[in-house]
Amino acid sequence: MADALAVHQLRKRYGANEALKGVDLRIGAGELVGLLGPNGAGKSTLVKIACGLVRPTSGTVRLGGAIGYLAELFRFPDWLSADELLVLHQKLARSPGGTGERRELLELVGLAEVADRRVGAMSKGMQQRLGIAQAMIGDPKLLLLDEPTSALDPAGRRTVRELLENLRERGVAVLLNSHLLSEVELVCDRVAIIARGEVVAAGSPDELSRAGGVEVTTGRGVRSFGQATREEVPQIVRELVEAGEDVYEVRVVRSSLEDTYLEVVGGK
Ligand SMILES: Nc1ncnc2c1ncn2[C@@H]1O[C@H](COP(=O)(O)OP(=O)(O)OP(=O)(O)O)[C@@H](O)[C@H]1O
Repeated sequence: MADALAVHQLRKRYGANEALKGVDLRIGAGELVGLLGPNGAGKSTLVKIACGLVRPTSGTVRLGGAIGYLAELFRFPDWLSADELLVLHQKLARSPGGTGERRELLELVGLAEVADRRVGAMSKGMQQRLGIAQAMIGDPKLLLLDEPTSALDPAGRRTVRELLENLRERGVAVLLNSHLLSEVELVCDRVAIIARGEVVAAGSPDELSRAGGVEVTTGRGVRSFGQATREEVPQIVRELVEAGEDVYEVRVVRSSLEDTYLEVVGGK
């Protein structure tokens, strides 16, 4: 299947300020990619170029199909019902989906029961899910989501996380712009960290959070093996047991995505 997004050597110059300095990024069909980076790194510029709102200075962007977008600070008219809001966006997107598309999307985001409730009477979490339904109008192959969970409580975050996983099963790719690293770590297939207009690290959350040794709790306390890897755990445990120690717990320590992030963006 074609990539949902393929960005090649993308550059954007605002006067003397080079916001993007040759960015390469691929998002496969149905892939969930987290875009991380400090304020001013170039994330919004990249997203705006992908949407066609900003023209690149050079480089190419290829899209695998339609894209849907949900801004961080969106505000829907309070007086519209969930269903009416989707009607409005069907018109704006010129989607021929009609009632069937609206029903399916409200079901997808768990709002089918409250299709007639006004936006003003919905919780933030419900509005966020409605926002995702809105972005899904017209059957996009890629969703660009800006901080979709930043205003939500833990339960709301989990619901949106489950929704994103659901989208992956439908083959919809997502580029998730977020500052919540733990969230990105939980849900994303791949992460790209952007700083000063360049991709400074990319890979799966696992690849980006490196091994940080092994800790073993024995009857005599916690023993740290700073350089050890998961593969060495059986040998370590065998040696401790042979030396007469009781082993209660073994923990493979990993540096977090946050550690890697701070290292590559120069925050440490
Ligand atoms: N319209 C513009 N005119 C001039 N400079 C701009 C414009 N838009 C962005 N920039 C500059 O380009 C750089 C990248 O900005 P961008 O908004 O893409 O960063 P960001 O990673 O999205 O930041 P944030 O996390 O704060 O949203 C910044 O130095 C910014 O000042």
